[in-house]
Amino acid sequence: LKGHKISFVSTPGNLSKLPKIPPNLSSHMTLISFPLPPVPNLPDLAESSMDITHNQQQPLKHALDLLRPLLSSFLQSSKPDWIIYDYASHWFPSVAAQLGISRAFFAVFTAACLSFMGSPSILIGGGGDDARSTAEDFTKVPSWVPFESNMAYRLHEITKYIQRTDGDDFGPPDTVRFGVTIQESDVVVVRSSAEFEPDWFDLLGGMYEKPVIPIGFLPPIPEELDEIQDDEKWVCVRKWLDEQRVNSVVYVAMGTEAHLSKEELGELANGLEKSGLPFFWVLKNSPGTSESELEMLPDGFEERVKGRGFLYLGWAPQVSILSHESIGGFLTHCGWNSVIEALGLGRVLIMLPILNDQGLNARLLQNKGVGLEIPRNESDGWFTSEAVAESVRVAVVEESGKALREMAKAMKGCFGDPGRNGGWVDRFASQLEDYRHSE
Ligand SMILES: O=c1ccn([C@@H]2O[C@H](COP(=O)(O)OP(=O)(O)O[C@H]3O[C@H](CO)[C@@H](O)[C@H](O)[C@H]3O)[C@@H](O)[C@H]2O)c(=O)[nH]1
Repeated sequence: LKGHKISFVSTPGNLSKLPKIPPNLSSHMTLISFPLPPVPNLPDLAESSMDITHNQQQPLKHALDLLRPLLSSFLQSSKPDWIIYDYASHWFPSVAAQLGISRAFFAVFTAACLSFMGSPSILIGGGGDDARSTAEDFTKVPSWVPFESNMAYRLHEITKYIQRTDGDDFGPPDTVRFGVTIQESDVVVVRSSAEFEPDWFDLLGGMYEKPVIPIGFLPPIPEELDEIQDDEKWVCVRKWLDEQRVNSVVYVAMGTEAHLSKEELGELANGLEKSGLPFFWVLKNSPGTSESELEMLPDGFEERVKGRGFLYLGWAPQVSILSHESIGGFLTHCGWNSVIEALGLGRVLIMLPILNDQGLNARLLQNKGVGLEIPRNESDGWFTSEAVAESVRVAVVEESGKALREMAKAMKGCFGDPGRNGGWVDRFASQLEDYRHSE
């Protein structure tokens, strides 16, 4: 608590999912709700990327664009010193600039991923010889990376991403939203630390030609976990976890946006079965399909793994599960929140990146030696159940994975330490003072 007054602006459904504001902060923080206007191709009540399919993402951003007049009047009347925003509302910084308000883009991606994406001019559409248009272009390490690196997508990770979808005519593509947001901001704040990615932070500062501020990893707050201690679902999950051996369970979860096909779910299921290890698998209801992931699993699977595999459909208490001593490794899509939560607890990673930044995160983390990627076909992303079983066993139990486990454990200090991460937040707060526009 540094005495700042904060207005947190979002939509009603998203605000309702936030944890309770602790009493000592409640007088400093106000939640401001703006419902999204209806737009074609966006289901009613859809407010976040997890409520919709991959090809409804652009209509969601279009609905956000339509909030511009309301949010502009809100800024005008509240006149904050700083406004902090994500990339989707790329028009926000220029509105704020006209009102003399200082502007920070808060990037929930690694410095390595942002560096790979490129400078604002490349993102907006210039870039000359460096311009990228085909999927293959994204499988090469960019020419502006001056050091030895393998930071590039695999073909299957990028193909879906650059496909045009029906909603694309509603507004600019994400690359333009990113480029404009970065260009029009006074500073860029990155949820990572300069100790973890020193080279990438150096590169990014030069590329953006403006201050790039690491805010640390913002690890989960232990007091928030206490809120669920009596929750009925958690009591049942904890009972099962308590019965397992220490460091033996593979936690399997793919975040909120990544969806596997029925065939991929089947292969993953067979791989977990073949690994012989206990596992806890979080499955989702997929927007746009009538079948849940649980219903898509191979016939008889649930029966065959009964007792050894816990299949959980719905929103799981991920951080509490990862914190349990029975967890031996995390089979993850490499969403940055999941990675931070896992490494903050020293859990080794078994990586199956699907979309967005996930492939780049997997490259970075494999290079750091904190986990291993499940081998896949480069072009269509296919993986076999044998590859799943082998990767899981190496990461969690085999002697050959010992160094990975030790390296992941060592990351606790960097990702999870409250003092160290609090230091990054303190530096961020004082930099906001330094870079604030003078009246
Ligand atoms: O049943 C669930 C499912 C998710 N979570 C939490 O939800 C978050 C999921 O975040 P993440 O692991 O980053 O996955 P996505 O939601 O898929 O993340 C999107 O956003 C990330 C950046 O914020 C990107 O790195 C990803 O690629 C992008 O898909 C984590 O905090 C999880 O603990 C739960 O608690 N329970």
